[in-house]
Amino acid sequence: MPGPEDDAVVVRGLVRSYGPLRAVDGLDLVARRGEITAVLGPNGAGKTTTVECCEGLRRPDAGTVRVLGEDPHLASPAHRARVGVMLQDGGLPTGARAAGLVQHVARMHATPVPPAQLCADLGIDGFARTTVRRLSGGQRQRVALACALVGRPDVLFLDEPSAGLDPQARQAVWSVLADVRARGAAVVLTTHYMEEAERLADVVVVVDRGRVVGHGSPAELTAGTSAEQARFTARPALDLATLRRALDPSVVVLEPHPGQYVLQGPIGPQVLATLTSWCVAQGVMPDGLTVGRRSLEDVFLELTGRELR
Ligand SMILES: Nc1ncnc2c1ncn2[C@@H]1O[C@H](COP(=O)(O)OP(=O)(O)OP(=O)(O)O)[C@@H](O)[C@H]1O
Repeated sequence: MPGPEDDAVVVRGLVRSYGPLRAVDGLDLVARRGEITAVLGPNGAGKTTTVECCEGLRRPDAGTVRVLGEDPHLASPAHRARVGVMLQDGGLPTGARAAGLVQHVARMHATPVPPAQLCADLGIDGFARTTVRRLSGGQRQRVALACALVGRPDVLFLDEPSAGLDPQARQAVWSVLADVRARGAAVVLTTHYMEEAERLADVVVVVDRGRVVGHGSPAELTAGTSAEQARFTARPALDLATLRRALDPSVVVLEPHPGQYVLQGPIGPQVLATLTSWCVAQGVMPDGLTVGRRSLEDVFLELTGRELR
């Protein structure tokens, strides 16, 4: 069982405003060693501000932040060397060459990961001698990640590490982060990719309007008695009243978007038999019929609402 000694990052009652805007409004978060903690939230929810307070880049207005037991704003250079940071915009010097930059950062640390190994793992070798200003966005992301990782940090903060990466690069990043977790580091990352959180995170923290609105492992967040659902697509505006009458009332039938149908509730073989018989009567094929739990994206939208920000 993890204990308090495993808590690498502890945030309590964090408040941070920009003028009249309370960007972070009483946020609590704990990230443990040997775990990946994913912070999810709509645009402007306060994720970056929270991570920047943890990195010591912003001072909280109220609340406490402890990283490896210290206030990151007052931390010593020795403490800072144990913390890896990857900022959202990379923040890399544009005149440096990709591999040279990773080697340069490595020289600042006592026991770095061999830069050549990191460059191979993250596919930097292909553009090793290109200057940062000539790299694509995804290539810069990988160099920024390598710089954050090369010092073998005990805590790693990554703001949208796989934004803009192609599928191959994303898989490589996930694999490297899984290795970092396996050696016992605490990883805190923000992401808009539900798949990334679902596949990689041990703990998901959903933030909205500067507060935590959901917390747990991906399995915990997507579980629950009403978790099962069947989905399919067919022509819009089918006669759902007859389907509802044929099904047990505990099954809710919805057409959330034209032609997209969802059944929520206890979905067993009998429900599927009733559904497919009804489809025969309607003369439609239930395209893409799937049965399963709610996805993390469903839970995210339930917790944070569907309106655009
Ligand atoms: N330097 C700043 N000055 C003024 N307002 C800011 C500043 N930085 C962030 N904000 C505002 O604070 C709120 C939270 O921003 P933050 O960047 O923390 O959100 P986020 O969850 O990381 O968003 P995104 O997913 O879009 O990156 C937003 O409304 C943003 O406009």
